Amino acid sequence: MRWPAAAAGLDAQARLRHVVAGALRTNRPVAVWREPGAAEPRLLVARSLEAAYTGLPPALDAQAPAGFAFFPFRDSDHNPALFLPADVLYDAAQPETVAVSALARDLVPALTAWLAAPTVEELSWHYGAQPVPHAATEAEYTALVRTGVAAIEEKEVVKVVSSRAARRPLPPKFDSLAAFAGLSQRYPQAFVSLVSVPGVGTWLGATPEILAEVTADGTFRTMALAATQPLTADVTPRTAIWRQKEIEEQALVARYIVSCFKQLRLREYQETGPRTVVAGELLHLRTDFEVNLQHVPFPSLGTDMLRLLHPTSAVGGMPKVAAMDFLHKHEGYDRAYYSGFLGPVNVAAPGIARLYVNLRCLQLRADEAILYAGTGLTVDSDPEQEWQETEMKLQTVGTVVAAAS
Ligand SMILES: C=C(O[C@H]1C=CC=C(C(=O)O)[C@@H]1O)C(=O)O
Repeated sequence: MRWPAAAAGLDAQARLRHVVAGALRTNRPVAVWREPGAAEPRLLVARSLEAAYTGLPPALDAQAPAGFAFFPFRDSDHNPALFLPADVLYDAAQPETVAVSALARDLVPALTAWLAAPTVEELSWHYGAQPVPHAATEAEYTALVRTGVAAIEEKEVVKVVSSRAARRPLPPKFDSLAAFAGLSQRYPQAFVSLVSVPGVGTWLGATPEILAEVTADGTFRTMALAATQPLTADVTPRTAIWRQKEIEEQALVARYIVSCFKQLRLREYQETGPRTVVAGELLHLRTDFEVNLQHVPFPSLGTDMLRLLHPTSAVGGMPKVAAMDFLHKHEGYDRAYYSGFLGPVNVAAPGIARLYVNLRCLQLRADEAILYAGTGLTVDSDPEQEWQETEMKLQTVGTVVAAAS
């Protein structure tokens, strides 16, 4: 449908804000995202929380429903795995129209009235029903790292990715959509997202990590991203030097992806790297994997890989089950949607899916933000350095709440 004449004075951003305001006001789930390299964000509204599909990871094929996946690190009643149907879609690159799905036709009269109504300043974001997670002190986090290193020494796990939450007060008059725009501008190569779901909460992030992508030309992509150092004036991707620990840490993630291909008996994949890449103010090591879906007899490769990959050893560890058990026992807080995955499926067009690992993110509460970061541990990990690394990672989204700290 076209925007009514009454909205003629509103630019693309103001229109996006107005649709978000309407969705929040009527207690509907919304997702706003900006894809790497794209100039403009898109917005999806689901007609209701009850209409969201829950449970199994989404199918990455052209016939599957269009929507936005929002999956936790670990499924639970508190943190449902959600697939928000694409009932109302708005693309700021095409600000003249709003698309409404056949299943949401009933919404058209109220939506038409809302689009013509005056804009409102206040947005009533959805807040999580769960208590604020425990924020580890430096002493607690370094103790967790020591426990992780001991578990590696005792061969309980080969690698484990420990993490923590940190609380930051929100600056006065904090505006989540302005923060989203700020992250989009600061990190043009990140997948920037703002997701708000009744009872579940509001999450903002700028992640560098693709979990599973299927493109219009029939290519499947994933990546092994791990190892971290700061990007400085002296250290750039060309000159970065990596220690043995970091090379091994990243190689384990790459090996894990290869083992997933092997489980599916797929041999025709292209592997590029590892190379040093920039993610905001950080450098990582990355290996890219690509499969030409037209050349392999695996029509459901994207779906199968997604189910095998999550959670990857870049956020859980290896072996997967032992690492997840370790985290459940020792991490001491609920990661919720941090290190889960999120992204659009069949929204830009049928057959196009882009799912990202939910890293460099924060959860918004009424007057504070909960930030999350983790670090891959190996036998050589130094607890103090791992704490410092989480501090650096917290900075990525920490910049949007920095005014109050
Ligand atoms: C777990 C996180 O990052 C992962 C991705 C890249 C590098 C990582 C690392 O160096 O430990 C982590 O595996 C996080 O940002 O919270």
